Amino acid sequence: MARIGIIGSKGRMGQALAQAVADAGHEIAGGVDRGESAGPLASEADVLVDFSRPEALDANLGAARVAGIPLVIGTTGLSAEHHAMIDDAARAIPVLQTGNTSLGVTLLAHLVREAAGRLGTDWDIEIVEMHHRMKVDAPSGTALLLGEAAAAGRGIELGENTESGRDGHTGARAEGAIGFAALRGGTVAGEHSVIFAGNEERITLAHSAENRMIFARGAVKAAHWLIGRDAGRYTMNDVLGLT
Ligand SMILES: NC(=O)C1=CN([C@@H]2O[C@H](COP(=O)(O)OP(=O)(O)OC[C@H]3O[C@@H](n4cnc5c(N)ncnc54)[C@H](OP(=O)(O)O)[C@@H]3O)[C@@H](O)[C@H]2O)C=CC1
Ligand SMILES: O=C(O)C1=N[C@H](C(=O)O)C[C@H](O)C1
Repeated sequence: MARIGIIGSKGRMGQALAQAVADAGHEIAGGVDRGESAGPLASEADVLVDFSRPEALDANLGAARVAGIPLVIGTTGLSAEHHAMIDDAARAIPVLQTGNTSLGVTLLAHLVREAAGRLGTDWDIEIVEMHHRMKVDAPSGTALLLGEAAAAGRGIELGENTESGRDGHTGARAEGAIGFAALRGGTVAGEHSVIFAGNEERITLAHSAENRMIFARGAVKAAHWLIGRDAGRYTMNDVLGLT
């Protein structure tokens, strides 16, 4: 039994997470939201799970470091500076950051990497995602995770090979680019397709989240797994034994 502290506890994921914590027989150490410090919560918890906003990340990492407990970061929309903060904190505590805590997406990323590695650059890669109308960041963290997997398969840097938000007279697609398109509407929990578009044929690898409990259950699994680990930066691959 683990005491799990929830950052972003009143949000959509915070509420799903509370359900998953109870379902798994763990204890909710408490929750914090906008305007509240995670410091006192960290001293009551064995592990913190963050589904909130990127601007809270620095303080959340600090709270986990002071208490000497692990942190699971599910919040998306992170910048390069946020990733540098995570790398720094991971020298002192165990930190797991992922754009998607589900088993299905973690496995999908492996399939994408494999396909991208085997198909030449005459197979264009496009990543299409759709989410509910309230989502504030684009492309989704999952789309970026899948883009990183495709880039790794091809042995290229995603940042140098991205085409995103096309509008107007964009010119032809750059060879080897990885494209992103984001749709928003309704109550969609999360739809991701990775399309490999070749000459006169296409392969589509896709994942559909039917509700948020798949993310919540994965986050609880990750939180429990992280307790007692050495300091370092971990992924869902480590939790699920997929490395
Ligand atoms: N990795 C994964 O598998 C998944 C990741 N996510 C990501 O999780 C995040 C949250 O998603 P969702 O639950 O839908 O969003 P919500 O907006 O429903 O919830 C976010 C919660 O965080 C709170 N919050 C805002 N700022 C802070 C702060 N500085 N400190 C603490 N809490 C704060 C919000 O409070 P207030 O409303 O007052 O602002 C709200 O209660 C997003 O980045 C989303 O992309 C979502 C699903 C799965
Ligand atoms: O905001 C969401 O809802 C989701 N966010 C994550 C993302 O950005 O990929 C994971 C999931 O798709 C739902």
